[in-house]
Amino acid sequence: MNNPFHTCHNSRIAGCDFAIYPMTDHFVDVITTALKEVDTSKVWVKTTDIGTCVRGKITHVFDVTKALFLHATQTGYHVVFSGTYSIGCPGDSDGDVFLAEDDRRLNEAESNKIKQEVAGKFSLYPLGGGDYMNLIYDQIEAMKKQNIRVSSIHYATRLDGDGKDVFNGLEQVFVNMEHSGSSHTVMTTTISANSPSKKDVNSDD
Ligand SMILES: Cc1ncc(C[n+]2csc(CCO)c2C)c(N)n1
Repeated sequence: MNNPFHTCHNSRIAGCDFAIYPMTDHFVDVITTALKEVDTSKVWVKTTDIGTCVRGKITHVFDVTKALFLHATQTGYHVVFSGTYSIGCPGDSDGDVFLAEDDRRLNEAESNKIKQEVAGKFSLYPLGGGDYMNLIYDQIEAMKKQNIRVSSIHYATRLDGDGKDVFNGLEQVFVNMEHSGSSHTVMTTTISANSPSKKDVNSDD
């Protein structure tokens, strides 16, 4: 156990492939500043021209993605986060070594300072087989216990509320799926902040 090269993993590697889209001519600055200011040292990270992939423990994957988006929202620009979270994808190991990190979240204190209304949606895809619709319904019910507004839309569930609470809800769903024994879970989400549009562009309110 004293061998520094011995790693004991009792969690599975999770990941998120995402992009942040700032609706401004200054988009490069908004993205690069967020990536610079958020502490990503407990996750494997790779940024390309189309997005960023982070991998590691669930807690750090959510800590980092939440912090990056919330950081970008504080520019005041209309920014959108679009991401795919995945856990249990068979046969891929990039970033495994990051599972040895402890659970202390490096960006939680900064994220907690940010109050930002967001509108988003999520879709859950339990890929491990079995009773997938009930797994999804259970997690929509779990989401309703968070401090956010949850409503039905086609192919997804809409989420309105404070950004921290929305990300915490998504993380809770992901953890619940792990505890339910789902062997492979995928969750997609789109989250928007500072949009000049009305909530529902087809309604009169
Ligand atoms: C989180 C996140 N990572 C990467 C990109 C892709 N991207 C678009 S502009 C830019 C900066 C200049 O290269 C990069 C890396 C993104 N949109 N969001």
